[in-house]
Amino acid sequence: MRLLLSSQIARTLLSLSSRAMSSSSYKSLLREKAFVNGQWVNAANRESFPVYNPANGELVCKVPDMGAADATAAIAHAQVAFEAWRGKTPSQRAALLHSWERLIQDRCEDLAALMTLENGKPLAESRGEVAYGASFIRWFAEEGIRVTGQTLQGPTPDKRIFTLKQPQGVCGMITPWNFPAAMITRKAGAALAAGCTVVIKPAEDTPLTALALCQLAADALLPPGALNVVTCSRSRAAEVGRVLTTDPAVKHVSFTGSTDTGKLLLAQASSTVKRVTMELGGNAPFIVFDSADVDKAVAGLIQAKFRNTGQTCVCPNRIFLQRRVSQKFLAKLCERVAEMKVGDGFEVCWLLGCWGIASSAHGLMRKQFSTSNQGEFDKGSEGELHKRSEGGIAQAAGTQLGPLINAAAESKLERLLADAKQRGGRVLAGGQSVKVGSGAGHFFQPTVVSGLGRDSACFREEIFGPLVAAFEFDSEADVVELANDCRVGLAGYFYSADVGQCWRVAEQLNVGMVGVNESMVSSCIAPFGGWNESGLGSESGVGYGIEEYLNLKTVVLNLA
Ligand SMILES: NC(=O)c1ccc[n+]([C@@H]2O[C@H](COP(=O)([O-])OP(=O)(O)OC[C@H]3O[C@@H](n4cnc5c(N)ncnc54)[C@H](O)[C@@H]3O)[C@@H](O)[C@H]2O)c1
Ligand SMILES: O=CCCC(=O)O
Repeated sequence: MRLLLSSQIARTLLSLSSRAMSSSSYKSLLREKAFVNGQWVNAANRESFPVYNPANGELVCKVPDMGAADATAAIAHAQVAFEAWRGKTPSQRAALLHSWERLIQDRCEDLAALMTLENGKPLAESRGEVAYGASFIRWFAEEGIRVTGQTLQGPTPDKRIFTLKQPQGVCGMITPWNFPAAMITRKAGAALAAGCTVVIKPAEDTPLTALALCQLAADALLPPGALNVVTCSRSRAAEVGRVLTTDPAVKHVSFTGSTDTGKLLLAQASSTVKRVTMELGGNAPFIVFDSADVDKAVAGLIQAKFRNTGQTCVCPNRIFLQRRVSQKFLAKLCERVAEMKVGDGFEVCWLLGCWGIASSAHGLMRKQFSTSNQGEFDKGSEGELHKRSEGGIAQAAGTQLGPLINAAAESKLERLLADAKQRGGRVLAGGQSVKVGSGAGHFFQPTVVSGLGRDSACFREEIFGPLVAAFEFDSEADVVELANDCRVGLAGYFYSADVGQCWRVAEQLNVGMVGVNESMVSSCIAPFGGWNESGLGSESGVGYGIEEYLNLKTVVLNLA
């Protein structure tokens, strides 16, 4: 009887907490207009397009479906704003960026709810992304203050050479739906700190987080025109993208998204020889050597593979298991996978829900959240933000896997799975789509397939979903060759207890980022970028991220 009662109470609390989170907390930051020159504006054509909740297919709201004329106008405003913004001292810019970052952190709960609403990721992951996104603004505010040049003796005694670094101008940015906040702040934080102004076209699936960030930038008193967001539907993306990549006033195009789109934008940007930053698709190898700590490797795979329901560019894609450890690894992995909960991202466990309701009602949530790691890290330090941004899977006590972004993503998973089975792959866990609520969302079980070979589609393609594709190997040389048999090269991971092997393999993988006995390679501190068809340039890191938005100028001074 007592058990029945407490489970009923738990269910009521769960539904109350879910509803409380999903129905109201985001509304104060929901904006249904685009943001240009500090104003909330409609499209010149007065058209709009719908934004849906991927968990249930319900309409959230409509936002302006802008076209070429709107993009051109936004660039013109950003150009005017650039003259004033570049004239501020780095410290003045940093002060404004710090205010923006603080407001983002203060409104973490509202931003996270909005993000879960339009992207579907579990609330714990959305909170993590807000912290992660804020960390870039803070980081670049500080980077901007420390931009330095060189002083050199010239080739003759009467000459001195100096290098200056100056902001490039207006930057056009096109961003994806999978990290609706962080993919914007990693770019815009760097550009603004460098003295550039920006025009952003966010992904059509997730414009609301971008617009909420604009409201907070306005609240932080960033000057009008410094940060502009032009929203448009998928059918107008090419039109707006063409303006951002060809208008002569735009000096830099920064893109995060698929390799195919990146190639197209690169070609367009070449017409006016713009600077480019390209963060494109990946196909990360995740290697487990016989000497590895298997529990650690399984935990690492769970964290990296299922982040954002497997829809992350640095997600492990091809899992290479050395033959002796393979069965043990797969057995432990399947045990963990069987426990994972697929559902609406707003579903939190009743205890967390209770805490959420109580603490938000008393205005305590922010305090609780920001002091949770005290003693270990200072509030807002990179360490603390990183810890929070790692949240997600590990901290999610309710839903761990949200919906896929759309029907096309589900069809792709089904195609990859059918191909794997047809080539002799064995499905060890999952393998089905899941009906959640009304059934209008696209949910998929976490799935493990083993026994795959180089001929499988999972080897060649970026899976971008919760499907673990496992391959076996014999030797270090074999697996390095397999891992490098790929045209992209974003991230790679391996687990080994052999120090010599750690050095050798880290050096031999043809990727931009390597995790050695570690599955989280991203932070504002580490340079982020890919090799080969995974992209050009780096974001974040010491010097690298901000340098993308600075022009180098050489000054030769004759003393005679
Ligand atoms: N390397 C990274 O940092 C990184 C980060 C996140 C995602 N990604 C990659 O992004 C892909 C998933 O995102 P996606 O499916 O949304 O990618 P996508 O290339 O389809 O879309 C990304 C953005 O480009 C826009 N776009 C699409 N076609 C366009 C065109 N012709 N002109 C201008 N803009 C256009 C979209 O509207 C969206 O804003 C994956 O391949 C993933 O690996 C890479
Ligand atoms: O999806 C790509 C970005 C993820 C990250 O920054 O770690």
